[in-house]
Amino acid sequence: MTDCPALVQVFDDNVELGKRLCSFVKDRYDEAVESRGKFHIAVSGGSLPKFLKGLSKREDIDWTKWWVYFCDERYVPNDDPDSNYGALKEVLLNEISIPDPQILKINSSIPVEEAAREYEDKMRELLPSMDLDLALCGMGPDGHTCSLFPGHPLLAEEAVDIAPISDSPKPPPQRITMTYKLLRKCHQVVFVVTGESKVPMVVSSLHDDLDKTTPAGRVRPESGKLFWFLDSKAAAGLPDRSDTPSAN
Ligand SMILES: O=C(O)[C@H](O)[C@@H](O)[C@H](O)[C@H](O)COP(=O)(O)O
Repeated sequence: MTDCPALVQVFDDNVELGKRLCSFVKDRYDEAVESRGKFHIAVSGGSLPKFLKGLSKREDIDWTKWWVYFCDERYVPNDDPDSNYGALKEVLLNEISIPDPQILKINSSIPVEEAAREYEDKMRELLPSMDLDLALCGMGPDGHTCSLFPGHPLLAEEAVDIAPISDSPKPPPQRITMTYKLLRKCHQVVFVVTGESKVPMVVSSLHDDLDKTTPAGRVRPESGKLFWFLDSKAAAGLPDRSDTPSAN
């Protein structure tokens, strides 16, 4: 057993977690703007977008410096109720003023394989080094993250940064996803994981060796930092982590 080199933060409830996540994102934005004048962030679907709602109230953010991508996206039109873009739009994007061309959406009018290739090409135009300042990931109760599912051949995908998937066990089956190749290049990755259904996979992700751990546990930025933000329910299987360094 090896410990995953992650900084783990445990919060009493989702409200506290959301507040801390929003100020964490703001700090990463400040750092990115100071070093390269822009902030490139990727966001997941599922329960994650709602934790970002608090950002809409901040008056100290210049939204024109934001570029937004999706860690994975369902292969559906952007106005479909299943769209991860749609979920983020509802809680955050509708309230703020990021220029639309700086939000990279999937093109679901072409076959999913082409949509993945087009997404990667467009992302490379916007961010040639493909090194995101921050990726916000979730984890399913089976340990998947993005659309990287346990036992799926995409776990070994090293040729592309964005891949198509047509047999996702979580509906809808067709999606595009960031691969480990891209996730490794991120400057910072934060997992946001809540609820008791995640306990066994949280333990495995943070403690099992790379060959035994979950798809989420295999996300290890090469020269960046890795954080896990948990609520107390998801963290219930972890040993006392009172010595855990804080996520600054
Ligand atoms: O499009 C998706 O379905 C997601 O991006 C997916 O990878 C999600 O992050 C996890 O399934 C966790 O979802 P929850 O946070 O809702 O458990």
